[in-house]
Amino acid sequence: MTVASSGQPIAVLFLGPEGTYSHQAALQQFGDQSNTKFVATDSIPECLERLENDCNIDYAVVPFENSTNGQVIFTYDLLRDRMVRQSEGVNRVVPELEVLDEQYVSVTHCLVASSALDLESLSKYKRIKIYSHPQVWGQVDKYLQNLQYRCPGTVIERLDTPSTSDAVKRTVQVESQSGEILSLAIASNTAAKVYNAHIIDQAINDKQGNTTRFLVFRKRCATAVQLRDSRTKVSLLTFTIKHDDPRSLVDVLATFKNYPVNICSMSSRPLREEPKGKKWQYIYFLEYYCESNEMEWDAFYREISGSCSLWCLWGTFARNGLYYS
Ligand SMILES: O=C(O)C(=O)C[C@]1(C(=O)O)C=C[C@@H](O)C=C1
Repeated sequence: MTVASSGQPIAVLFLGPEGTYSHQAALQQFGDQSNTKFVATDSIPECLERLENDCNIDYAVVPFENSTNGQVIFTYDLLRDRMVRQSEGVNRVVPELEVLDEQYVSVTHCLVASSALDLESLSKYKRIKIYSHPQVWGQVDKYLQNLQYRCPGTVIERLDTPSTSDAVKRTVQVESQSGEILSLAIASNTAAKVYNAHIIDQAINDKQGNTTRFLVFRKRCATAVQLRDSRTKVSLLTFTIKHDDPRSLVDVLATFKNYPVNICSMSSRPLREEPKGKKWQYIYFLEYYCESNEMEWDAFYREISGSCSLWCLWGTFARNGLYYS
């Protein structure tokens, strides 16, 4: 049994309700451990806020990126906001939360209805409301275009919900379906089962092998993270540059060239330090790994400190074997 430092069983937050892909990620990460309490939240921000503020919570599992649709911007922006908020007067921000692991969940979306329906009958409706999490639209765009093509006289609307499972919940609870308007959801078959809903089409994602990557957070503490067995240890670093120095971004990246470190991903989000900040300034997200035993980490981070305006190391964690599948 895994117990928290308080001696209590561990409590793990995920974007609920039950049946979301985040729930699957949390089960994949902690499910084989008895006495783990899985706690559903209403939103991704709530996962990190409660982890920071509720001493009864030990971990939070949040989506980070999808192989078809890219960044889960909600999570990226939560990291950005935390780095900026905790930065007062320092160059290196040590965040209150840290990443200790990653998980990969195979995401196979289904078209779900509250009752058994024939796909061919959809064209008879005047309006079809499709509910899902905003991150899903970019994973099923071609499918929905094709559906519209097959239902030329139907207005097909996309409606955002806090999660895919919540979309199914709304669809089954929605005002009684009139003859002209139909409500559907896009979610996993697990979510459909949870709400006794009907799958009317499956594997509707545009790309087979569609996968979402999740990060596992805990409160930063003195105890070292226990890394799963893996040769590759990945670090996640966020930074801002000295915006008025035209060489600044290159200077940061040059540090990586001087050490045996491989950058495996780089992306950015608007810095959005309104109202005092300028437009068109960015926070960068870098992931990198080092397989050398000769790495001089102190010197490396000293150089990073010198070239970045602000930076934050969110954690170093073992590459999950599912990354390669
Ligand atoms: O809505 C869910 O089921 C979630 O767990 C969220 C989420 C995401 O934000 O990326 C997770 C995986 C899928 O890519 C779609 C939605």
